[in-house]
Amino acid sequence: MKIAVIGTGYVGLVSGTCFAETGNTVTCVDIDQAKIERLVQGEITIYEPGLEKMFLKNLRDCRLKFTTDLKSGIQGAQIVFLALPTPSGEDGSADLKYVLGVADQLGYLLEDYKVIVDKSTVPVGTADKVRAAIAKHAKVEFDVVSNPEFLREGVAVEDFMKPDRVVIGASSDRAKKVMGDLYAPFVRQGNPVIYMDEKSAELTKYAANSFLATKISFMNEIAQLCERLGADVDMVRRGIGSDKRIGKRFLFPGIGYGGSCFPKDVQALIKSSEEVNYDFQILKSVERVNEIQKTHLIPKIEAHFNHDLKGKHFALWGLAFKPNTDDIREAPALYIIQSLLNSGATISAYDPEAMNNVKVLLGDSVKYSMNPYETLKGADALIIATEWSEFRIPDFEKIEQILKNKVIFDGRNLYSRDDLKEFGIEYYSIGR
Ligand SMILES: NC(=O)c1ccc[n+]([C@@H]2O[C@H](COP(=O)([O-])OP(=O)(O)OC[C@H]3O[C@@H](n4cnc5c(N)ncnc54)[C@H](O)[C@@H]3O)[C@@H](O)[C@H]2O)c1
Ligand SMILES: O=c1ccn([C@@H]2O[C@H](COP(=O)(O)OP(=O)(O)O[C@H]3O[C@H](CO)[C@@H](O)[C@H](O)[C@H]3O)[C@@H](O)[C@H]2O)c(=O)[nH]1
Repeated sequence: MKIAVIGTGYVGLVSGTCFAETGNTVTCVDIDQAKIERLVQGEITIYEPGLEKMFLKNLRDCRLKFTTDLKSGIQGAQIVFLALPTPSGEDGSADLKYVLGVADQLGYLLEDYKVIVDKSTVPVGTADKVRAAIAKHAKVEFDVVSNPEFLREGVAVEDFMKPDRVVIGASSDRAKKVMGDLYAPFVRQGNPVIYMDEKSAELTKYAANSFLATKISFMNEIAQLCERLGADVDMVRRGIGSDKRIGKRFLFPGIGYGGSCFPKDVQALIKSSEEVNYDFQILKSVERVNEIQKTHLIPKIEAHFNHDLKGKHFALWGLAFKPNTDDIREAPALYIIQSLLNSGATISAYDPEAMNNVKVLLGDSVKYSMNPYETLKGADALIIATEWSEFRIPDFEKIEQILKNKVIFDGRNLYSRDDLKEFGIEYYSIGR
């Protein structure tokens, strides 16, 4: 099948590459000329395990193409995916200007029947708005379908190739058939395609992200309670996670959820609820708890240093919002950095993939190190903000030798207090 993907960000690039991998011819379109030039040259623009190899293979085999020209990009395509940004607007609602802007252009450009698919995360009712925007100028038949994306950064290729489910919101049988054919290779792997109406599909995406964010904030509150009552959140997590109704996953407390999705999608669902006069109380609390959690380590650090951080120097391990990605959007590490800098402290940071992105954002207000141990020189403490696997079993002897003050503040609960006691390192973590 011939398909077009508009937007070559995270979702566009991963889905375009994976659709090419399953035998389709895919043209990806983006307005960012520099990005398209890099992609055409075979330079991958995001770090995502497993993606580069698949990307290069399909580029070489001409199943994957890139252009800045929307008109030629959609030529001959049966399906046009919109993988465009839907950032938070000023009031927290999802800003649809990118999606509706492209929909408007598509109205002029369509020359034959196509299925236009919202892959972006969009509020309920957007499929109708996209349909209306295209219909204003379209001279041919078309259908609009909602097909939200559930991939996680860091495991995006696996999530895309073996999804738990594919949700398709479509009211036209013709569009359902086209989408069914596209996803047939995924169905053959035994994964369900769930058909529904467009509005339910749109809400399913927000409900999934909001539910997962709720699990995390709930566990972060249990962790707060553990610290006050002397319980161990790891034990509580294992105790409740083995109940199949609760499940083991997404119960890890930490320094709050970040990334490009949970913060904005929780906010957008609260806003959508307000628009229909519904006060989504649980979600408002989920958001409040997360705000507090992002800087939960700071009071511990302040108390340890008698509330005077001026002139203190900190080693920071981890900048990405989670491991296996270079994405720093809403990364909790950024909030920690800002708070420490505001208190007059200095920071040496290390991240295996995200340092270049942080350099662009923060310049040299932070010192960057080539490896984790280099950050420790002259540091008053080590702070851990991302659970990269290389931080999980470090050389504690080396840490003890290099750190000026033998103390670790761990926002991801990577170590056990007893292990660190052996090395004479003081240890603070979350909910333990
Ligand atoms: N990042 C994720 O893990 C993820 C997962 C599931 C769903 N989503 C949703 O998917 C959507 C896209 O997210 P993303 O992270 O891929 O976004 P992104 O910001 O990484 O990329 C969006 C791309 O769209 C391009 N673009 C903007 N306007 C354009 C236009 N008029 N024509 C062509 N290209 C244009 C930008 O240049 C950019 O390359 C969002 O709605 C997001 O919520 C994201
Ligand atoms: O037990 C957990 C699990 C996650 N997190 C944090 O939650 C955030 C989000 O993590 P994750 O969901 O793994 O990453 P994303 O790539 O943002 O993926 C989410 O957002 C995407 C965009 O909508 C969806 O497609 C995915 O299904 C959804 O998991 C990160 O800051 C994690 O550190 C925790 O604190 N504890």
